[in-house]
Amino acid sequence: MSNTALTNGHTNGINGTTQNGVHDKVDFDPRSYDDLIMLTESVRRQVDLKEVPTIGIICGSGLGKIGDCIKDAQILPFKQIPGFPTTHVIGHKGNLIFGYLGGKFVVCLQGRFHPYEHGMDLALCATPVRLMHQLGVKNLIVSNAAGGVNPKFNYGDLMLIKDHIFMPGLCGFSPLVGVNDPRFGPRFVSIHDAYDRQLRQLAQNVAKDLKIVLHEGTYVMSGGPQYETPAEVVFFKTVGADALGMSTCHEVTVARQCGIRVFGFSLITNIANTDADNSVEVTHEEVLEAAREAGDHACTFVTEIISRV
Ligand SMILES: O=P(O)(O)O[C@@H]1C[C@H](O)[C@@H](CO)O1
Ligand code: HPA
Repeated sequence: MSNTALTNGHTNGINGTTQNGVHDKVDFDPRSYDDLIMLTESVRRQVDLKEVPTIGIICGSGLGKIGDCIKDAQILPFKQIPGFPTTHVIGHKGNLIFGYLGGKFVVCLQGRFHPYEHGMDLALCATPVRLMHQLGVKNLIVSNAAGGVNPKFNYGDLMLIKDHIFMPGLCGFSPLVGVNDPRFGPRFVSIHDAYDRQLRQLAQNVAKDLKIVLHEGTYVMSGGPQYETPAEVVFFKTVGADALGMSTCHEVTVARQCGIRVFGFSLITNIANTDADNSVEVTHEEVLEAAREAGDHACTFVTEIISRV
């Protein structure tokens, strides 16, 4: 079957009506388990789930190519998913894709929600992970574009995420804040083993076989959307950062709450500057350009990892 965009009308079941396959604005509560079940049912109705997708993928900025590599793809635009906001960040297409990658049936978020986008809260940003869990995902591959802080990193390198520092989460902006329905998972979650050691080892083996440069390090998520000042870069470097970004940690936190194993990697799209007297401008365009250049590379890497999971 060729790639299919699913454009049929649907009934969303969450206080909304159907109009040309696009849901009206619905009153979705990201902390309501019942709303999540209705959202999941809507997705199930719109796709032909040939198998249980046990592997989930989240594409970072400009890394949508990974989604384009999926075979027999069924493409569900976010606007057809009741409760899903629309992503407005350039480089995030806004599709949920089902199909085959590395010989496995996968579900892929081709575009993600960032806390700095309009009307977001962290629980809403992480709702796709809860949806994936409902659909049967056991292993999640998260990717992002990030600024390199570790002096050994070069533009275009990949960094396997070994651990993270979730700045918004440390300041009380966690997806787990607020009412917690125990059906989502425990109230208090231990994030001591966020990035699965076995999956990291597997990725190292894949990188070696494919002759891909793969560093390992700590990813820091700040709230964005502004990039860091040189002093902030120095601060993050001092506390152990290897790469800086604006996403991922909220998704990983929710994944761990519901018991999903996580593998994460960053594409180094720019080198973060530490010298205010030698200022270097960072732009989203250069981030996207770096991601575009690395698209095939990232796709091969992810495909090979999936085939060995
Ligand atoms: O979705 P990711 O984390 O890959 O996006 C990065 C962080 C910002 O959203 C944007 C900045 O260029 O790219
Ligand atoms: N900082 C934060 N987020 C980013 C960067 C950066 O330098 N590059 C890509 N996303």
